[in-house]
Amino acid sequence: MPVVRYTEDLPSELHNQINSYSEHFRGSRTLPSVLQASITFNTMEDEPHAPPIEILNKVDSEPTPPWEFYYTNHIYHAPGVPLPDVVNLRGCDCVGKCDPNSKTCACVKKQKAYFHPNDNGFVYDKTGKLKRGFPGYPIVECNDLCGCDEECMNRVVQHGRKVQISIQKTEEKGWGVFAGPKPIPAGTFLGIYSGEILTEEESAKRGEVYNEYGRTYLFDIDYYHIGDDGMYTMDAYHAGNFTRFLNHSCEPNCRIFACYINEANILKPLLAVYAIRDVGAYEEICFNYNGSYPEDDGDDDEEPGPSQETSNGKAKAPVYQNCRCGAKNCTGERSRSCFETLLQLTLVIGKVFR
Ligand SMILES: C[S@@+](CC[C@H](N)C(=O)[O-])C[C@H]1O[C@@H](n2cnc3c(N)ncnc32)[C@H](O)[C@@H]1O
Repeated sequence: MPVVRYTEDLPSELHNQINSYSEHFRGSRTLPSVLQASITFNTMEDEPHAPPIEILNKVDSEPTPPWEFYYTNHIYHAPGVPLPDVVNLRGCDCVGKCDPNSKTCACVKKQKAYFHPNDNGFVYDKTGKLKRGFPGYPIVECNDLCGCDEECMNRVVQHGRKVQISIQKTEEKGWGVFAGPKPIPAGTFLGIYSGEILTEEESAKRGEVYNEYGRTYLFDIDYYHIGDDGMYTMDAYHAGNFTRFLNHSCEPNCRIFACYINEANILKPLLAVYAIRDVGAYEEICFNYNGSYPEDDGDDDEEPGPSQETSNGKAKAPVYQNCRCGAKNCTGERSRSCFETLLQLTLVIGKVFR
C-alpha cells in the first residue's frame, strides 16, 4: 500500500540552499544540471524507466525555473485532508493479466460503472494508450490488492512516465512543458499532476496569494462525477513535477483525467495527464484550463482546472484574463478571452460557473 506523505514533511533544503546563494551564482549555467540531477534523484524509485527531464531556456538568461518547489511525483496531505481510504478499497481476483472482456473482473466492473452503456473493458488499448477519442471519464486502474500481475494492461499510471519531456522558457507564458526529440503518440500517459492536496479553505487562502504573484498552481478536483461537495484542491506550488509547468491552450494536446488506484475515496483521485492527440517533436504540451474538449460531444459539465475563486468570492483575477496561447481560435484579448467566452456560454445554458 502507498506511503502516506504529509505537507509538513515536505523537503526544502535544496531550494533553500540555492536561494541563499548570491545572484551571480543563481544565474550560473550549471544550475540546469543541478535541477536535472535532483529530479532524477527524487523520482528514480517511482519512474525507473523515465528518460531524464531537460531544462532549457532559449529565450532569456534565467537558467532554471524559480527554486520554489520540491520536485516529486507524490501527493502530500495537508491538515484536514483525509488519508487514503484503503479500508473500502477492493481488488480483482484475476490471475496473470486481467481480460478486458471478463464478466467477473471487479476492476472491469468498476470501470464500466463510469462508462457510457455502449463502452466496455478498460480505458487502455493493447499498447497501454488511452483508446482513441476517449471522453473525460474517470479511470480505474488495478491496485495493490488485485490478484493480477504487474504486466496487466490496466496498470499504466502506476508505472510512471516513459516519454522524454523538456521544461522550457516560453516567450510570453513563463516556463512550459515540451515534448523531447521524439513525437508522443495520442493516448500516451505523461505524468501525475502531483503536489499538496488541500482543503477548500486552505486553497482559497493560498489562491489570493498566488493571484498577487500572477501565477497559480492550484487545481480544483471537482470533476463531474465528484461535484462540488467536499472538494479538494491540488497545489503544485511548493511540491510538484514537470506537470506544474503545463500552460493553457485553447487548442490543447493533453488532458488531465481523474484516476483511481490505491484510493477508495471518490473525492481524491490522482490527476493523470495524457496526450490526447499526436504531439510533434519539441511541440509545447498544454491542457485547456477551462476544461472544454470536443471528444465530450456536447457534454457541457465543467471540468476542473486552475482554481478561479478566492475566499472573498472574487473570481477572474488578472492571472486568468489574458490568454497568450497563440491558438487560431484564441483572441488573447481580455474582453473576448476564452475564459469569458466559456463563462457566457455556461451562463446561457444555465449552469453555475465555479
Ligand atoms: C500552472 S502554471 C504554468 C507554468 C508557468 N508558466 C510557470 O512559469 O511556472 C499557470 C500559470 O502560467 C501562466 N499561463 C499559463 N497558460 C497561459 C496562457 N495561455 N497565457 C498566459 N499565461 C499563461 C499564468 O501565469 C498561469 O497562472
